[in-house]
Amino acid sequence: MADDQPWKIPPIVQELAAAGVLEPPSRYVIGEQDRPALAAASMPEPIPIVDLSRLSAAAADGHGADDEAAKLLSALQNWGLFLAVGHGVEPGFLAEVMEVTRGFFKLQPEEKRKYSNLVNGKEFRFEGYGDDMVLSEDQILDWGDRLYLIVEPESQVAHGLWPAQPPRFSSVLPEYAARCRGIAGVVLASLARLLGLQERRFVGMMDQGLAMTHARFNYYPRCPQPDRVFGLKPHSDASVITVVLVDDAVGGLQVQKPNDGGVWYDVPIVPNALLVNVGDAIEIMSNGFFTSPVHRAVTNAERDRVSLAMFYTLDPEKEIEPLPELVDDKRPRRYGKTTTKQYLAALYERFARGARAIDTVKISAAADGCDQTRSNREDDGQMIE
Ligand SMILES: O=C(O)CCC(=O)C(=O)O
Ligand SMILES: [Fe+2]
Repeated sequence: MADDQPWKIPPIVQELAAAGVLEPPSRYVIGEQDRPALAAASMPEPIPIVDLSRLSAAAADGHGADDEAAKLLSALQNWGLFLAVGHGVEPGFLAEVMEVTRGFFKLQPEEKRKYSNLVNGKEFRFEGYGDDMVLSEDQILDWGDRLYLIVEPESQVAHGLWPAQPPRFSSVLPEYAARCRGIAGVVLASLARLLGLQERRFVGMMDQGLAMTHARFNYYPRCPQPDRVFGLKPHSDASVITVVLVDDAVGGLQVQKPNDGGVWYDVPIVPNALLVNVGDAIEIMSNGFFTSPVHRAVTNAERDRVSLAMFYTLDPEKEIEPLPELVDDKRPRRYGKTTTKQYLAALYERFARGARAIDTVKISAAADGCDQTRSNREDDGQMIE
């Protein structure tokens, strides 16, 4: 298929950068109005930091409304995300996760291509190494490569796409996923309490059917003109919740505050903290009580950068809709029904053209009560971002 549509096979950005291009090819260059300012706005208040050990201790005591839970609530209402400390993952292990991530992208191009997301060099699949799916010739490409893998459950793991190098990669990743799952569980239990729901309301869903953990290793090479490209286009994550390990030396993640006029703020690097954000599935299920934050990655001329996002999603066929406990006359239903599978199809298509998938399920005042304006595409996609 791609033989007569060569634009579907984008270059590996790391190889472009290594070839020393002086300016990004036109396929990467974004419109003037969307270009990232070289300096992001200064924060109206510091990005919230939440201590998860205090959050779990409060839960164990039955003090759901202690200070830390209040901080979590305000963090999620104001930003949709926070930096987690007291998460129990040892700094040495986080450093090892960073090391295997960098180690993979440092491999020779031929070695990395063994894990390509192009079957026979042309048919795109979600898992593997390469670029995001290219859906049209005029799609603006991101200045970054990624390795995308399903980590849990074991039945869904494509072992052939797991890199053999660095040698510790395939043992570090499942262990890290399990640790992040624990973090997601603590946060989701608190979220449920904050919403007046049973503590296991969300956590229970994460054990049902083919609920999955996906890992996305992002690599953003140096870019000669960082103000003309995105490392990763603005998006919100389709997941229930995402845990991100950001580069410990180079910044680049930026976020918008909900209802703040579209200003971009830099997320600071806090050593050994993990960034936790709610995803679109929580926005829908909470009936808009929590908003999934729009974020993006920008590049830089001096240093390359890595990050590792762990996405937690529900069974692909499970219906996602506002929980009945959170819908009443005062707060009518704000979102239609969808499933992870349907939602992802909408997301890929929208992400490619810089639009948001959440708009496909939002109920406008006029159309109250309607289900999702469905995207007609029914692909069984696996990429979440
Ligand atoms: O690179 C980053 O810091 C963010 C990555 C991200 O948002 C994603 O992979 O969905
Ligand atoms: Fe993201």
